[in-house]
Amino acid sequence: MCGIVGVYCENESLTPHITYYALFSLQHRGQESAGIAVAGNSSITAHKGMGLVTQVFDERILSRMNGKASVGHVRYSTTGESRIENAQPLLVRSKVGSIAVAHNGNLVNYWGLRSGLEGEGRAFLTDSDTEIIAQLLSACLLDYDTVEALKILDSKLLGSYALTILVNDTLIAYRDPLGFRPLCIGEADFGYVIASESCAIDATGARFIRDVKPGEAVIIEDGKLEFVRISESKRRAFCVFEYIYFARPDSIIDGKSVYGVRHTIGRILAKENPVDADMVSPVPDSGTTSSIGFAQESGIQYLEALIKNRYVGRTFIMPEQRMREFSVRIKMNAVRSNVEGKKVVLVDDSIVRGTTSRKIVDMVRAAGAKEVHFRVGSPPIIAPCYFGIDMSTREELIASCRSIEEIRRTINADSLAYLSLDGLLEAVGIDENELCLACLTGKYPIPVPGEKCVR
Ligand SMILES: O=P(O)(O)OC[C@H]1O[C@H](OP(=O)(O)OP(=O)(O)O)[C@H](O)[C@@H]1O
Ligand SMILES: NC(=O)CC[C@H](N)C(=O)O
Ligand SMILES: [Mg+2]
Repeated sequence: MCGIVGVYCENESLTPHITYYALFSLQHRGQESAGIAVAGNSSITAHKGMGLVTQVFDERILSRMNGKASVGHVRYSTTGESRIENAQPLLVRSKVGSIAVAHNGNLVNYWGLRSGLEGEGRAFLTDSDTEIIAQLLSACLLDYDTVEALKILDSKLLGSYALTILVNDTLIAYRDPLGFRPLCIGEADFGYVIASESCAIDATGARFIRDVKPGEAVIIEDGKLEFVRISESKRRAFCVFEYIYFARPDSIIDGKSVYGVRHTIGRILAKENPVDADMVSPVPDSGTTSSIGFAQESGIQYLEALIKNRYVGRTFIMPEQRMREFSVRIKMNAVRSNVEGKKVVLVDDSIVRGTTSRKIVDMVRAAGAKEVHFRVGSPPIIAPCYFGIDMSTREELIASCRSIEEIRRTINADSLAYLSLDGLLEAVGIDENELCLACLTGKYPIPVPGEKCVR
């Protein structure tokens, strides 16, 4: 799950700065690399680096980038290693000029497309699926106009792809026909901001206009904005894990407040799985909103059992298990004075590999809790994701082949309970045919080799 941005700004020296702030507010979507490409008078200038937005950019770098249109990216790798060659935006140059692509999502037909293009004599500089998109688009633009090229591109791609693209100084945004990943647009006196989440639009001072619809493109040329329908699909497949964990709670996605969904999740979780306890504590950060809902519904006192070091980012999206394990320990610490002698309920948004829950239950116990109960704001994650979350094998998922009782023993909790699928659907308030629930059900909205498909 990456964060993508597109900016059109009349004030050329402001463009990279606005892009920077939008990307900064999407840092939770990708921590591995960051990049910005700006379309100047005659060419595209790009700067990319490994690390967080603040580590990759400074005023000196931003002030050297000038132009009215830009795209930006923060990466959480899914296809292709976490290294600088795969950092985005990805640039290609051809007879049509320069193209820069920022992509959130994952192509399931990557290898097929790549070997086809290699057979035609094309060479690749990266092992990222995004380069396929950039190369295919560049080839289509040799023979077709922008809209036709997008239609042809779309017909070749299978998987999830929310995109912001520069074709010379034209800014394009496109959301795949099933709308797996979020994308929205805002307007300001300086121009337009397109971003994965509305929190990035807010951060730039722009006014939210609306979500980009699945199958729809936004094209901004010489300051004129146009919405164009590129493709149609009977169903949608918005990733439910965006509401559960990925998105920021202050974002509004497809008309639903992420905060509201998570708060309701907490309430339903408390109704479905009551527990006799002295306090309810969040597992920070993403468990916070549902734990508030849980505490309100159950009437149990809300008190923090754990404090998060504010300088540590997300552990789940780190590329290596060793880094994740190490980071949980430095990320959280128990508050002995709050938990000593108490029956504690810990509420988290999800258990995926079990890295977090395994460590913190012991942490809270070691700090003197009498009992530690674990409540999870999603059903068990049982199946891999092929659409932009880096959990691609069943072996790494703690719930793929264990019963809830086995997981309880593994994480050493006194009790463990998950939200039901019906409870989740009630909280999200979107018809299940409009969501991708594959990680919870093992049923995929588009064909994936070796997996069950429901359409
Ligand atoms: O079972 P696991 O494999 O540990 O994955 C699930 C955990 O990872 C996420 O937290 P993360 O630290 O990534 O981010 P957060 O600070 O937003 O909660 C999520 O909120 C859970 O706490
Ligand atoms: N998580 C994502 O959206 C990743 C985008 C792309 N597949 C990459 O690996 O760079
Ligand atoms: Mg967490």
